[in-house]
Amino acid sequence: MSVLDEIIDGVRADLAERQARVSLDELKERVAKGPQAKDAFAALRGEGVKVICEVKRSSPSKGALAAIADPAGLAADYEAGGAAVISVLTEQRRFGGSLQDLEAVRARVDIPVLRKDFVVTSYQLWEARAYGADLVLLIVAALDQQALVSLIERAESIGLAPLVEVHDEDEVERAVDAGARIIGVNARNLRTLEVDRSTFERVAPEIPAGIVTIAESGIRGPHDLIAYANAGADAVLVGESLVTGRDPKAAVADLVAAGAHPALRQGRD
Ligand SMILES: O=P(O)(O)OC[C@@H](O)[C@@H](O)c1c[nH]c2ccccc12
Repeated sequence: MSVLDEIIDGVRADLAERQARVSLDELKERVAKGPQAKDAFAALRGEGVKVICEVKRSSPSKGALAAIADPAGLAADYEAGGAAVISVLTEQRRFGGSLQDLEAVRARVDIPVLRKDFVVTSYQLWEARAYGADLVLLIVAALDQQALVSLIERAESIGLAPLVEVHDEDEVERAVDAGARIIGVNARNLRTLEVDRSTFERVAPEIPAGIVTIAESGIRGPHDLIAYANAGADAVLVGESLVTGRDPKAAVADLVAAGAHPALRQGRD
């Protein structure tokens, strides 16, 4: 069994417990009473390379990364540094996250928030909205095509922007066929957990113009952002280097400054 399969087994077990506690109707009621989702497309488009900053305590490959006692405080630092979107890991077993982290971050920042988890059913989309997410991650490798299509449609119908994650050219084709308008290329292979930064330059050319293209994983600093931008990234998604660094706000500001450099505009649409 691959790491991805193992993670998803755990996600399904935790999901069953939550479903037994909170009905879908309760979630829907909460969504109806809550505010409208923020415009993720607007946040990710426009001048410069956008920076998506992640709240992540641990990972399957590295184990514990950072305690993050105050996820909302970290998110506020990211926002102050110029982040376009905050990504919040809500998977518990391997990443140490929760829906409470999502809720706390949502309450603190004004920019769009992404629920980063292993979504396999529409119940999780309602949860994402109920706890304040504006975007949701959908991992192509974790879903059959029918499920991918219906989760994209359902997410959009409830105001959530789907960020569809791919690892190779075939998955780009599946994402595009399924109607994805935001595609993230993850340099970390979810089966082997290895990061290969050349994945982006190989896979990104397969993504049609007009689709927001995000480079995910392995960004250590401005140098990696510039390399991804030159290979066509509209945005980058950064976790580990920010949560393990000494000054997340300054680190984000450095990335945003690199992404705003006029030379990067050449060749991007
Ligand atoms: O910590 P990094 O290497 O900066 O990577 C962030 C992000 O790309 C990574 O956390 C991630 C990308 N796709 C995922 C899917 C599930 C869990 C985690 C992820």
